[in-house]
Amino acid sequence: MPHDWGYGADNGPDTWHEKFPIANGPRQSPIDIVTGEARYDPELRPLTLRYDPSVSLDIINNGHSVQVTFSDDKDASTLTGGPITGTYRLKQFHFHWGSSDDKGSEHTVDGKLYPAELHLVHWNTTYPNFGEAASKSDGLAVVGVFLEIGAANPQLQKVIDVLDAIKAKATQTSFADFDPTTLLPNTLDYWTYDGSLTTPPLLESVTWIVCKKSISASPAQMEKFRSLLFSVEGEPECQMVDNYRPPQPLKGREVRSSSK
Ligand SMILES: COc1ccc(C[C@H]2SC(=O)NC2=O)c(OC)c1
Ligand SMILES: [Zn+2]
Repeated sequence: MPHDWGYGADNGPDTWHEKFPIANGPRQSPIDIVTGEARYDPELRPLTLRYDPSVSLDIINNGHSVQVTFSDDKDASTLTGGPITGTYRLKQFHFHWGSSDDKGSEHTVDGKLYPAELHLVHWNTTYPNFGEAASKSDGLAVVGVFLEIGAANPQLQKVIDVLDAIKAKATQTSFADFDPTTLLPNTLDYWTYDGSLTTPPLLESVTWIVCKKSISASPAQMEKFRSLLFSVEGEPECQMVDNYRPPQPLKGREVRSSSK
């Protein structure tokens, strides 16, 4: 069995370049967002996220994160506006989190780490499907939302309530009628920059759209994410925590801001 990538000591982010040399490429993600260096761009449009709950399908523990997948054979759940041109379709959303509340996000803001980060993954419908889009420089757009410790989040609770059913790697359960709009902050000001997938194959095909406002999660809700496992049933249990890649070099890229 090949020595698959992960987040452990011997297969974690510092080893990924061995099988995926693009790990040291010019537009890798995540990054530290230095707010004072982000340029306000008045030409950036507001984000338009139109999600249809009827196309949510299932929720999966894929061994790296917990992921909710959507049927994407129609323009039912789309991202338009913002820094992108055309229409991008929602494929999936997932999370990254820490073993404690002082870390867990992939992007950082002026060096600040958040306890978790939500990623809503969309693909450019100029291309025939997600797989094709993922290899194009303008193929994907990922909306990132930080989670901060605060009041329990009733919308997040709908995801948390099914985690016991997908504790181990390669388990899934149906997850119908979920509206991801309910996981968005109430204002959609954002930073945007050109980047990559944050896991192998680390393809440099992502327009990143990182929301300035966060959503809340309670300490108990964070603990529920930490009850998931990287390991399959029957294997020694390995807690799914710290499934985040640290910030990568900016290499001259510009970060733009949608608001002053
Ligand atoms: C084409 O193959 C892949 C592989 C992995 C991811 C997920 C990565 S990318 C991100 O932002 N966070 C993650 O964990 C992906 O998502 C677009 C696409
Ligand atoms: Zn992600």
